[in-house]
Amino acid sequence: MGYVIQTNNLVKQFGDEAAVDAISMAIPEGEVYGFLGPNGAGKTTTIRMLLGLVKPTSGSIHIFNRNLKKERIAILKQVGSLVENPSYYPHLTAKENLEAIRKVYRAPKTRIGEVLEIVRLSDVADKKVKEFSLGMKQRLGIAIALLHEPKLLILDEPTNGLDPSGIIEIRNLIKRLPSEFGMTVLISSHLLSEIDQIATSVGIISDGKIIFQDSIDALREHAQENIILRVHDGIKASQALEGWGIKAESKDGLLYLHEHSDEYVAQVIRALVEEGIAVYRVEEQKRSLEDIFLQMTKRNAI
Ligand SMILES: Nc1ncnc2c1ncn2[C@@H]1O[C@H](COP(=O)(O)OP(=O)(O)OP(=O)(O)O)[C@@H](O)[C@H]1O
Repeated sequence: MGYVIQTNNLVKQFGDEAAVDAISMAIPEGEVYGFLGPNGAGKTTTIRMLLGLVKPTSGSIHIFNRNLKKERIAILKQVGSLVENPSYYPHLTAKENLEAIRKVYRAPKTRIGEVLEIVRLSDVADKKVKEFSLGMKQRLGIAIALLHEPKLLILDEPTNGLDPSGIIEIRNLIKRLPSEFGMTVLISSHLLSEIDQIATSVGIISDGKIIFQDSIDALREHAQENIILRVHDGIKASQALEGWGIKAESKDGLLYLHEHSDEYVAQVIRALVEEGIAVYRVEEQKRSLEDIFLQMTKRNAI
């Protein structure tokens, strides 16, 4: 599988502080990559480096397997972005705003209708932008980013400040882009719930470092349940189980099992009964993705 974005030990230092601290990202083609991290983690700085707006202190960036430092203009011709609240001509219509920018890009006139259709703004194409809701303005921003038919779209917190229906519209729009247009999308957010519903792969950044990078399914696997046994004497139980080749951690009178298949749990209980250790309760504890994210992004948690 090819990677659309690859960074190698990318660093951005502001004075003594490393806002981005040696991150190596790998974003596979055709994915929606959720770039997740708490406020101040370094998402915007990373994105600005990817777009050639900020010069890295060290490290390298390859986009479409080409070095951004050497081929910046050629690469950025194929990248669309929405990084901060875009500015429009409020007294002009959506179509007129698009037309102004289309001329700069030298995109064909027919592209305006196409991008309005993609972001579902065709019905309000002739409405003045000052009458648009924030969600409509964000979609217009995405339409502008799509004018030159980029292969990669980079969006920095595009749902910030939107109401729930605005968020759903943006979410549905982004999800369609890879399958319908073969695009790769990088979207940043500080909300796991947001990324969970849009992304197919995830990079989690905390204090300028990537602390997790894999598919969303791999992240979900971390959310599997733990099996917890309440037993008479946790430490004794844990030692007794060792003799049966079973590893179980004992904490506060509870036993934590590392596997959770039915057969495994049955085997553990059988062993405990044989050892004469009373089992009071068997519980399932599910860690939510949110718990995992919070735990991962707590300073020095990993
Ligand atoms: N131009 C700058 N000069 C000095 N420090 C900066 C500059 N830009 C960003 N920083 C610092 O770098 C760190 C990372 O900021 P960044 O904006 O990249 O984080 P973020 O993850 O995008 O957060 P947010 O979601 O709040 O924008 C922060 O501590 C910020 O204060």
